[in-house]
Amino acid sequence: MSEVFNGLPAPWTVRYSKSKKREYFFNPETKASQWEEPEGTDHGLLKQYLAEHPLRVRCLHILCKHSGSRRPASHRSEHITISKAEAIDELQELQKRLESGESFESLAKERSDCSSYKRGGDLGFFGKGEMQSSFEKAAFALKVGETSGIVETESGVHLIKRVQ
Ligand SMILES: O=C(N[C@H](Cc1nc2ccccc2[nH]1)C(=O)O)c1cc2ccccc2s1
Repeated sequence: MSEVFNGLPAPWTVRYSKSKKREYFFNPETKASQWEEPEGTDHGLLKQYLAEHPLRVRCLHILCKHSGSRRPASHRSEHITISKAEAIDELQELQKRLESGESFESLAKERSDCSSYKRGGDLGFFGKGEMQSSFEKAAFALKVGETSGIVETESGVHLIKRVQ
């Protein structure tokens, strides 16, 4: 993996504190953590790095659960029995409706099996390590405003739209 320079003196890294809702700096060798930029930080490069490598993203999503989902139940059905293939077909129909101009939020409210459906699929902000890895990988690869293809997790199959 080629090292991407973050403007910080090695081996310092930058992380996101969910409780304080701000970034902090961590030294994996000394295990030191601090709010201030470490001595020798190139502030301009750090800002550019953070613009290209967000520490957190905010996404909407539509989840179609199926018989193989970790918890095959939702506000829509106490016992979800459709197959994974059928769930994928349903998401493909929703992709067509998105392309024809329907809003992501309205389709999430109509169809998502996640309790976030009430908020138009809005999961709020999340950082690395908070969501299932395949979901996180897809979400952090999106640009703001972009919608993913079909993403599979233990919960089912998803469409993800990054909004921040
Ligand atoms: O895990 C949740 N809901 C599960 C379904 C689910 N599984 C997910 C996996 C990755 C991302 C979102 C996901 N939602 C459920 O309702 O069975 C969450 C609901 C909400 C609601 C608001 C904000 C965050 C979350 S995370």
